[in-house]
Amino acid sequence: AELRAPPDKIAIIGAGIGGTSAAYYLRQKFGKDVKIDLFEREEVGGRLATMMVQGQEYEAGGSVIHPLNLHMKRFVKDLGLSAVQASGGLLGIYNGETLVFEESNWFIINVIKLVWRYGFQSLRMHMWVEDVLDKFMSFRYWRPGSHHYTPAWVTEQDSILRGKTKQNKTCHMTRIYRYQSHDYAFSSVEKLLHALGGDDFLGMLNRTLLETLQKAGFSEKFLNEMIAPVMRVNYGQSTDINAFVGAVSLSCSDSGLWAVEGGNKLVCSGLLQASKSNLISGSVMYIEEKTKTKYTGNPTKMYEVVYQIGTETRSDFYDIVLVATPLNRKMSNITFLNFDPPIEEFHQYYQHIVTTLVKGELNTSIFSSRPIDKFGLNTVLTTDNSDLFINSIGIVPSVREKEDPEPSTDGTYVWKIFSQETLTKAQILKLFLSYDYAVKKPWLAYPHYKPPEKCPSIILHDRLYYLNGIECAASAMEMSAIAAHNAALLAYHRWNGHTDMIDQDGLYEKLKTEL
Ligand SMILES: Cc1cc2nc3c(=O)[nH]c(=O)nc-3n(C[C@H](O)[C@H](O)[C@H](O)COP(=O)(O)OP(=O)(O)OC[C@H]3O[C@@H](n4cnc5c(N)ncnc54)[C@H](O)[C@@H]3O)c2cc1C
Ligand SMILES: CC(C)=CCC/C(C)=C/CC/C(C)=C/CSC[C@H](N)C(=O)O
Repeated sequence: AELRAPPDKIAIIGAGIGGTSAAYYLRQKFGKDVKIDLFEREEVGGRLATMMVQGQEYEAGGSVIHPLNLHMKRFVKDLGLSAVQASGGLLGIYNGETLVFEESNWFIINVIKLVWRYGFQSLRMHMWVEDVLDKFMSFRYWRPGSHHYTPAWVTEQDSILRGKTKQNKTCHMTRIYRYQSHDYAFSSVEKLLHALGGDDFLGMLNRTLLETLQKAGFSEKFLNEMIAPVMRVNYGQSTDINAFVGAVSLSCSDSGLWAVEGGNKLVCSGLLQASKSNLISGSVMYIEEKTKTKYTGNPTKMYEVVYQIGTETRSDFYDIVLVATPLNRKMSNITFLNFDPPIEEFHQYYQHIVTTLVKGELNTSIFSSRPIDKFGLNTVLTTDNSDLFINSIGIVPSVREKEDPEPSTDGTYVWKIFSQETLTKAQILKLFLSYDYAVKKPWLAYPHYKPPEKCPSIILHDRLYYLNGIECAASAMEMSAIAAHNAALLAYHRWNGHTDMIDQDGLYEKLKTEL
């Protein structure tokens, strides 16, 4: 198809993983001559950030990446960064009185403990998550060259029996990535999800995880003791979240989670540099559509982006604008002038979560009557009714450590605590026998999930795109990267009038025969 001359200037608002990966993909699509300005009012990285504890950096926001998150994997490779293992250590679940589950070092003991307490529900839960992830991120069970499908339970049993993780399977052909690598774009989050998983996926946005798993026959005990604590640590809510984000959250219990050596935010600064974008350290206040006469002499509709650097107000004109930050008053406070973007809810409520890092000796007697040297757990999750003031507590390695932290000689470790509210000194003193240092960071972390979810539009206006609507399905680094790639493709196709590359039906079948 014939291409129109590329745009002169593109603005991206927000230099988190969404904005910086959008810059990277826009550069790939529109070429080297387009000027890309990236506005950031705080730090490059956004919700990927570190905190210092006694000279070492620790992840304070987005910390773990799933092995099937291929955009993140690709960025790390292209930018010459390294991955480190992110999961490890033994997990316990505390219900306010006792540890209802304690992981053991022995795989077989864990299987016996789980089967004893919950029957085969844990295995069935893994299968359910795998099914969702396979639809989302892979061409399910299809082995190249064989035209042969393997049912989920076979591969699952197979990997359990052989001690393999599912990413060792031979049959992964990526699905969302395949659509995107063939340049297909979607004009709404719903259409994107529908293309991946049909009506099932859309249904998952409208039902709670609780309803979904109850219907699938999971017991109250399993939901309260195993599922709710995972939702609390990951999304600061319980099983009342939508079933899609529930599945994403449960995928954190897969093996092979990883992080970027030196800090996940290095991906953002790397993408910013690789995309040769211009960082403007300012806060965007208004976006207004105006008609401007370009150097060609033609009157052209453009967006004027008005921003503030310190006390100074400046502005510039752009052909295309991408908004890569949640649009609400507390998080971005951007006003649109001369047009009404189709977003009903500008006050979408984001969950308040506090990350606290404490270097100290845990008061293990809160959780267990065992002697302190026999405690052995690295992470404790809590149930909804635990009445404890924390969602979770766990030992964390610094961003430079390649393995789990070495056993400490003095009993002190760096612990990461997630809580709904800022911890008081008295609460920290209850959790720790003694501590050397504590540092905290409050977040508006991710949407407060309340199905049925209606995702905000991606197209806010003619050439104005919004990335963070995808968070209503699930908030994660990879979700922002997927939204960024999609928005870059959408902007490119709409600029060039390639309507056949947008919202195509039947891509699964079409691309299957194209291999
Ligand atoms: C505590 C916590 C733990 C998490 N853990 C994980 C995890 O383990 N794994 C995972 O995958 N995800 C995790 N997440 C979610 C993940 O971090 C986010 O989904 C992701 O980082 C969002 O990236 P983003 O670029 O879309 O938004 P953001 O990172 O929020 O970026 C938006 C940027 O826009 C800037 N901005 C806002 N308004 C303006 C304005 N008016 N002008 C200029 N700049 C503006 C902001 O300063 C910000 O830097 C976690 C999040 C939190 C908070
Ligand atoms: C997008 C898909 C399919 C998978 C991503 C799975 C993933 C890594 C989700 C992360 C969810 C999240 C918001 C976790 C927050 S807490 C993470 C961790 N437990 C910590 O201690 O920081």
